[in-house]
Amino acid sequence: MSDKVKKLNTSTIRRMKVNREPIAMITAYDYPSAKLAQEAGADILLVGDSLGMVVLGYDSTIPVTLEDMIHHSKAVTRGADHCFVVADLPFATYHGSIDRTIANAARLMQEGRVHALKLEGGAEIAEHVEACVRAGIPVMGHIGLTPQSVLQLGGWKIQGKSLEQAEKLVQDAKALEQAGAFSIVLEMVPEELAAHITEQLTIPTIGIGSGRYCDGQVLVYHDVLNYATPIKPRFVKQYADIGSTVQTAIAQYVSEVKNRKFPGEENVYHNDEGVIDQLKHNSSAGDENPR
Ligand SMILES: Nc1nc(=O)c2c([nH]1)NC[C@@H]1CN(c3ccc(C(=O)N[C@@H](CCC(=O)O)C(=O)O)cc3)CN21
Ligand SMILES: CC(C)C(=O)C(=O)O
Ligand SMILES: [Mg+2]
Repeated sequence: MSDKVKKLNTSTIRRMKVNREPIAMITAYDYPSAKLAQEAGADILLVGDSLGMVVLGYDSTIPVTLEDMIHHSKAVTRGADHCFVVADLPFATYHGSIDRTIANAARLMQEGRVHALKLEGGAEIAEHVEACVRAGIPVMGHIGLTPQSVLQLGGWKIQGKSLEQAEKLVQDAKALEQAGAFSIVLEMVPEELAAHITEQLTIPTIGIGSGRYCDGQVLVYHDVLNYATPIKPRFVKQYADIGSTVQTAIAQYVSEVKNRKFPGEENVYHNDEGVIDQLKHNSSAGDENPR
């Protein structure tokens, strides 16, 4: 199925905005999630640092390391050979020298084998975005609610409600476009402001909790499936209830083990007739002739 679909690149992703074709992005964190999301027709897979929360059990994305991102990116790119894969550069890995940013970015690209990186922040990180782009690394921007700054933002709150904040977000979006980003995630931005930013840019916006008028949408895999996710923001739509499916199935397995219903005849392997009789005979013969 997927060999008919041409693999996207930064040019074809930009063209989707021009053609008004919505971009469907979803996170993936491992081989099965990547494989299923690719086969389901997702345009872009994001190895999000949200993996810290939905896979590793941290209470924010801040503890996630570059090694964590590399480890999961490797699994995703093995599972999805055909999707365009973007990975988050994690907390504080692109805020020192330009050299350090490029060294960290290069590791995630080369070891994780992803096709682009996502960096949180606006004008203040534009020179780091520009340096990555100069090095041949496609960059996706991310503004609005930037979870790596949750301790400064004072919580996971909507961003850009006031005129002052809205003006700053427009300037940040333009700075990222100017720096060479090929698209920008808008997270938790009011729908009206997200629509305005989308109109102001030539690169596509991909929204999460930012309303209907972005050029694309992104959601967290575990949120879409209701798969043991610790939080349920209002912007999430659950398209399945995998968590309860998984729990019910495992409870049935446990119960069948306890009741000796599993394994059944269909799950077991047998010796050929006579083998075990011979084995018993031989071992009892051994007992009669101790050394
Ligand atoms: N499972 C999961 N889904 C996500 O979308 C997600 C993560 N984890 N981890 C990283 C960030 C953090 N995000 C979050 C986390 C919480 C809210 C939240 O609690 N929102 C509330 C209050 C909004 C408000 O009133 O300001 C909501 O109901 O939307 C939003 C985004 C989005 N990202
Ligand atoms: C929610 C998306 C945009 C993200 O950054 C993540 O999953 O880490
Ligand atoms: Mg992220």
